[in-house]
Amino acid sequence: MPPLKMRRIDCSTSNAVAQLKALRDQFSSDGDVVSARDRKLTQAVFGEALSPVQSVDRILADVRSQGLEAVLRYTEAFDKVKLTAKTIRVPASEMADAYASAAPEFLETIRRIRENILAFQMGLVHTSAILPVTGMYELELRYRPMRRVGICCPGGAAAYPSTLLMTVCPAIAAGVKELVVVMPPRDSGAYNKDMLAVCHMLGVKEVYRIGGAQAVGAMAYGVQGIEPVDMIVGPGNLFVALAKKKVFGQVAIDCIAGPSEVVVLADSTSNPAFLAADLIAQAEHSPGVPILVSKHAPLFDAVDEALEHQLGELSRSELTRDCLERFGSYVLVKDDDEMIRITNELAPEHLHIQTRDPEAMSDQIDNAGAIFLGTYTPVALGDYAAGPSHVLPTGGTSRFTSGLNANDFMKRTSIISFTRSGLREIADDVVRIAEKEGLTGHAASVTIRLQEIGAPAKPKKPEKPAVTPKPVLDKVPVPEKPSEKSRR
Ligand SMILES: NC(=O)c1ccc[n+]([C@@H]2O[C@H](COP(=O)([O-])OP(=O)(O)OC[C@H]3O[C@@H](n4cnc5c(N)ncnc54)[C@H](O)[C@@H]3O)[C@@H](O)[C@H]2O)c1
Ligand SMILES: N[C@H](CO)Cc1c[nH]c[nH+]1
Ligand SMILES: [Zn+2]
Repeated sequence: MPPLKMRRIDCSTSNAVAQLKALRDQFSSDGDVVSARDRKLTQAVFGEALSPVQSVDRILADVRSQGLEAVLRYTEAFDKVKLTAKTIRVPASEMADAYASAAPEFLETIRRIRENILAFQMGLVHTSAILPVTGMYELELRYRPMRRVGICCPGGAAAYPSTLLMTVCPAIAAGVKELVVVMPPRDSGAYNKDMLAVCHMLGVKEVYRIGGAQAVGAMAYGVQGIEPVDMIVGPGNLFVALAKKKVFGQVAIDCIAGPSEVVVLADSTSNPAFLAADLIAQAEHSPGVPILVSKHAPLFDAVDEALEHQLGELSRSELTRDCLERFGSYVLVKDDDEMIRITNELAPEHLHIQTRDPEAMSDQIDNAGAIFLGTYTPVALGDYAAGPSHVLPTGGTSRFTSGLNANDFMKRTSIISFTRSGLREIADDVVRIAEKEGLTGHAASVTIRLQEIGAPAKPKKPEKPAVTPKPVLDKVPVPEKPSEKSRR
């Protein structure tokens, strides 16, 4: 095998961002590009060559109109597993058994990580904001969690207990009561004992052995035996991502979390062996987009050498090499400003800054799902244990969206409450603007009350308000544990 040489892009001679985006967009959720395997599968299932968007539209329409029958049919077609209304749900006893037989040290690790994630996520949960104006009115912005949330956990290519932690814990921190997990019926999904043990530990009661667009449809529309959810979150392949996009509106969704991406920023002070390890770590998800940006050209040869050396020792060596060769790039920039511009334009899922002064550079980054600072913060710490969710926006969507967190599971309601004197104070303005809009019914709903309380229909504004409104922002105290949260 010839030694690995990752693609080199020189910003002074080419449009680096356009090239990098073209590489990344090969597996974007627009779904135009599809693998030979998927093309064959789609042809076999539908009897015609459908694009991923068309396949997902067809699957969702069938699930909506035919319910469970369509879910079972597509599960058999795509996952080659014949399930029934009885076997689609993982029994509680199977999860309890998986937990009982799991390695104690694995459970200990999961428990410790769960605490890290819960501590971070509970610390950031929004609390209600109250603006009382004494004797006049009270305004409140109240947060409540979604009641029922569906979580997609991938299981096609690998088993991800960490993804269960990174989706379920933020939902628990927000106070979500009903959690539904779907995983493909594979050894790396809903038949994986470690995954079931983690579900049991996290208190997830509803786990279904389904994946892909049919699982998203089942949770969005509801089918026999599966009640519809209010929100669907979690990562997945192209078919999961497209289905989530399509059911948005019927339910809420989180970000589109597709194949992994990392941009590493480095300079002459960076350690080539560490850089190679960081590129490999995300490339082994394969497919993925590993990119190294530097103004120090000699680094690229050194990293190529380190990649070759390290690849030999990996369990997924071939897949990882393939990913580095097909989608990986070194980008040569002229200075720090160019490095920052390129990063902001790419808006990567993960950004790892390993330059001399990572904090200063980080301040200038506006678009990234998660930023890892310095030599001793490999992305794997965030992937597994630090606390923020590893479900992060991919495909450049960190320009406008963010990684999953507890607040995504909360919705806001504004609460407005006026006293008589408050009504009297604001009435004039409301009546005037209502009349301007020609909505005299709106105006009358105010003046009718003024008549009842004996005030003039259009009171003259006092020169000074009787009470000077003094906004005071009261915070509801942060609850200590999610279970103790009082949700009125
Ligand atoms: N960003 C994140 O937080 C994060 C975390 C973990 C994984 N990931 C990524 O999520 C992805 C998970 O992919 P996966 O392979 O495990 O798949 P998956 O588990 O998301 O989906 C598998 C399902 O897709 C359906 N499917 C497969 N081929 C199909 C076809 N041709 N037509 C219609 N449906 C089809 C099948 O029903 C199958 O059960 C990977 O790219 C991984 O890198 C991202
Ligand atoms: N890097 C992935 C998100 O892009 C998350 C993950 C799961 N397991 C390991 N890593
Ligand atoms: Zn990862």
